[in-house]
Formats: sequence, C-alpha cells, structure tokens
Amino acid sequence: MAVGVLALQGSFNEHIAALRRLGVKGVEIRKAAQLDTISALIIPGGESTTMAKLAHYHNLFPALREFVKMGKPVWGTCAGLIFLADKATGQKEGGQELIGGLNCTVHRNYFGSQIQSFEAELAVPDLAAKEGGPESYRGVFIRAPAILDAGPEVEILAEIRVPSKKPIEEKEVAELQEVCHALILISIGWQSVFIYFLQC
Ligand SMILES: NC(=O)CC[C@H](N)C(=O)O
Repeated sequence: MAVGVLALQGSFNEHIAALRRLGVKGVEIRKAAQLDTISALIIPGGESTTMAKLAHYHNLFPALREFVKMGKPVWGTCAGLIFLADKATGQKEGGQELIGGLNCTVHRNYFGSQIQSFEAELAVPDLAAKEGGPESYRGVFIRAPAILDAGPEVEILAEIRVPSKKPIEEKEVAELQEVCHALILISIGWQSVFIYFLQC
C-alpha cells in the first residue's frame, strides 16, 4: 500500500517528492475515507494552527486519531510533530486541536520568529549503524518546535545543544524544564522514534 501525506497545508508536495525519490508511492490525503487506502501517514511541516483549522473544518481529527490508535506508522515533521504531541504549549489564544498519541510536550515556536530558523549537523551514529548511510544528518529547523519533555517509551535518535540565548518570552521560561528538547522529525506506532534538541 502507498504512504499517505496529509495535504491540507504546508510542505506536502516536498514530502511526496521525497517519497518518489525513494521509489515509494505517495498519496495526498484530504478526506477521512482516504486513510483506509494507506499503510502509513506523513504529517508535513507548515503552520500547525492553520492546518488544525483545516483538519477541523474537514472533520478529519476522529479518523486521524483512529489511524494513530491502530498503531500504523505515522511520521510528523515540524508542524506534524505538534499535531502528534499529547500536549502543546505556546499556542494561539484558544489553543488548537491535536491528534495526540506521542507522549511528549512540545513548544510550538520555541526558537522565536521565522528569522531564528537555522540548520545544524546532527550526529546519528546509531541510525547509521542500524540502517547504513552517513553518520550525520543535516537538520533544517524552520520556525521549529521544541520538545520540552518526552515519555520513557520514546526512543531518541539524535540530539543537539540549542544556543543558550533563546528568543523566548519571560513568562514562558517557567514552563521549561532544565533539559529541553526540540524535535525535527518523528514517527510513532511501532517505531517510536524522534530527533530532538538538548539544552543545558
Ligand atoms: N516548520 C514548521 O512546521 C513550523 C511549525 C510552526 N512553528 C507551527 O506552529 O506550526
């Protein structure tokens, strides 16, 4: 079966193209019934508040939660991670609906505004040993979320120290724990894995 890519907003085209380069058929998902036709799902990066509004408008949340509950592999990139987190902070007034299923708390815009976006080289020795390929991975963090905490069942594949001077509001500091994690990509279900940042 094909891999679905939630195609409401954001970088769904780029994810479909990446799947194509891997020789995998990617299908754009916009309706609940389409979830029955795929074996795994990718939720792309974008703007999670807008994506959540569109998902709500199209009544997709119950089917998406069901898909996650079935234990099928789900991959979340940036805004996709926010969707999959059990809890999110730094949301717009009124909050936003989440799919949940990944035992972690994310901060939506941990690093600040769009101009605080950055790239960083991540060491992934365990992944390279298991799957082959290079020992490092270039991560692109576009107004990236951060994982503030994660449950013990979540396997961490890579981590990186964030700059000590964070563009974060005073009132939000209290929410942060001593160790903060920021995610770039995750999948849940069988392979509960994600890549995150570490701050001392
Ligand atoms: N690159 C991204 O997907 C950014 C996510 C964004 N910070 C949000 O709230 O949705």
